[in-house]
Amino acid sequence: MIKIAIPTGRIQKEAIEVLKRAGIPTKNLESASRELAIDEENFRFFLAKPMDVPLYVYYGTTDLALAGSDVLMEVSADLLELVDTGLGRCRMVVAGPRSLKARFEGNEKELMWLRVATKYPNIAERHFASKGVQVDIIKLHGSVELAPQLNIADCIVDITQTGTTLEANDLTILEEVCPVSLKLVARKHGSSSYWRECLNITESIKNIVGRMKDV
Ligand SMILES: Nc1ncnc2c1ncn2[C@@H]1O[C@H](COP(=O)(O)OP(=O)(O)OP(=O)(O)O)[C@@H](O)[C@H]1O
Ligand SMILES: O=P(O)(O)OC[C@H]1O[C@H](OP(=O)(O)OP(=O)(O)O)[C@H](O)[C@@H]1O
Repeated sequence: MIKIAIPTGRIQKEAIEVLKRAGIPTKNLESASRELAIDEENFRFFLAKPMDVPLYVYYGTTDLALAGSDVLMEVSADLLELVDTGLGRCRMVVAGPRSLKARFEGNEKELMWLRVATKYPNIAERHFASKGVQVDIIKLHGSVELAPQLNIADCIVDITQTGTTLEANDLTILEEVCPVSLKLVARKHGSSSYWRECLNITESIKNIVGRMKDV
């Protein structure tokens, strides 16, 4: 039996669609209401919080998973990235009020010390450390765009896709951190039959991802 973890939330539908188009049976998964472990043929699917998905794979509870690259970077789990589906595409950015723009565009050392609100403390820490900017990280669980308005942070590190949330909260992009997309990952150790199954699934997904822009 192959076990696959799928993130809940906004990326869940696309993740299930990838599996379906790759020929993996997803009928039970699609009709599930509150079940979190779902069996179909020789597959067992787990629906998990996006940030927890890599851990299930790392600890060997699941063989494969679809996970956002934001989450993979944040938890730094030691996993194999098999396919970049190119779906769930968005960007990790530093954003803040327009008044900060000039300081970001000028000499970064001038920034010296920033309060940064984010759901991604590790990504934020690494990003600013690589630039030699000192930061205090304020870990939030969502609605991160509120933090500068409430003056608990100078700027944020968060995902943006359409830019609507930033604009609605009077924030602008100050710096790009990295692109984000949905990836197929596997744990590093397994039997040869495990690898055969993983490779079959990897090939099937690779074959369909280029044609999935219409999901
Ligand atoms: N605006 C966005 N556009 C595209 N993809 C996004 C966007 N926001 C998040 N994602 C992707 O979807 C994944 C899940 O996002 P979501 O916001 O549902 O997670 P979450 O807030 O941790 O979940 P929950 O809302 O269940 O607490 C993210 O890890 C990211 O890869
Ligand atoms: O650029 P946009 O298309 O507006 O998308 C960006 C928003 O989407 C995500 O939030 P989500 O809706 O997942 O809520 P959250 O703030 O609770 O994480 C992200 O954290 C941004 O807030």
